[in-house]
Amino acid sequence: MWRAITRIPKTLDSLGQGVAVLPQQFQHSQLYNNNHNICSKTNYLSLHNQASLIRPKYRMSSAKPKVVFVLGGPGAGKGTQCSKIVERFQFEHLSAGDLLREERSREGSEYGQLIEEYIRNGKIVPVEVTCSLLENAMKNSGKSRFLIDGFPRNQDNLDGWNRQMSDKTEMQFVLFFDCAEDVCVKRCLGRGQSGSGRSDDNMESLKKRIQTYNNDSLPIIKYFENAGQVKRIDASPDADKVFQEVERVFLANGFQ
Ligand SMILES: Nc1ncnc2c1ncn2[C@@H]1O[C@H](COP(=O)(O)OP(=O)(O)O)[C@@H](O)[C@H]1O
Ligand SMILES: Nc1ccn([C@H]2C[C@H](O)[C@@H](COP(=O)(O)OP(=O)(O)O)O2)c(=O)n1
Repeated sequence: MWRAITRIPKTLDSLGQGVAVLPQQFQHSQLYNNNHNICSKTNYLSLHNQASLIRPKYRMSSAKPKVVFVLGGPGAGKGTQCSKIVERFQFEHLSAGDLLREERSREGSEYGQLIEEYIRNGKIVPVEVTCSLLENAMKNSGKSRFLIDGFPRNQDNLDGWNRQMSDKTEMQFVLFFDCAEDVCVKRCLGRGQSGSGRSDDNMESLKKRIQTYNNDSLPIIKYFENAGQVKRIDASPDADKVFQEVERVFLANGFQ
C-alpha cells in the first residue's frame, strides 16, 4: 500500500537516529517561522509539492473536507469521545497518536525509532512526519468529515498544518476536553493497567507528557480560543454525560 510517509523528504532521513540527532532546524521550527530563507525546510516544501503533483490519483475531491480538531490533556477522553462522535455523526476519526504508533510499528519504517523516542519522552514528533500521516489517511479514507484527534499539539504542528493542509480543508472548530491533571493521570494509569500496551502510560512518561501539554499544547488552545474557535467541554463526568455536551455542540454547528 502506498503511504504518504514515503513522501517525507530526504532532509528528514537523519531523524531516524532518534531525538539526540535531530537536525537543528527541526528542533527550533520557530526559527523557520521567523526566517523563511532557511533552506532545508524550504527545500522540503518544494519537494513535497512536486511529490503531490506526480500523484494526482490521490488528490482530494474539489469540495474541501471539514475538519474538527480534538484537543485536551493526555487521558482527557479524546479517543473515547471521538468513537462516540463517529457512531452518531458521519465523521472519520484520525488520531495523530494512533497514526504515529502505527507508523512506529510498520515493518521497514524509517521513523519507527524516532517516533518511539519522542512518544516515550512525552515530546511531540516533528510535524513533517505527523502531517504527512494525517494527509495520507485523509486521502485514503474517501470521507469528507474528519476528527483530527491530538493535533495540532504545539506551534510546530500548527505551522506545519497551515503550510500543508489549511488551504485544502475547512476547519470547523476545536473541541477541547478540559480535564483536571489528577483525573488525566488516573485515567492514563488505568488505561495502562487495563493493558493499553502503550509505552507512555506510566508515571515517568506521564510527567513529561503533562509538562509538554502545559507548555506547548495549552498555548495552542489559547490561540484558538482567542480566535473564537474553541468549544470547551467539561471532560470530568462519566463518558456518556460528556457525550451529551459533545452532541449538543455538533448539532448546534449544523451536523446531523
Ligand atoms: N469520561 C470518562 N470517565 C472516566 N474514564 C474515562 C472517561 N473517558 C475516558 N475514560 C477512560 O480514560 C482512559 C483514557 O481515555 P482516552 O479516550 O483513551 O483518552 P485520550 O484519547 O484523551 O488520551 C481510557 O481508559 C478511557 O476508558
Ligand atoms: N500531534 C501529535 C500527537 C501525538 N504525538 C505523540 C506524543 C504523544 O505523547 C503521543 C500520544 O498521543 P495520543 O494523542 O495518542 O495520547 P494522549 O492524548 O497523550 O493520551 O503521541 C505527537 O508527537 N504529535
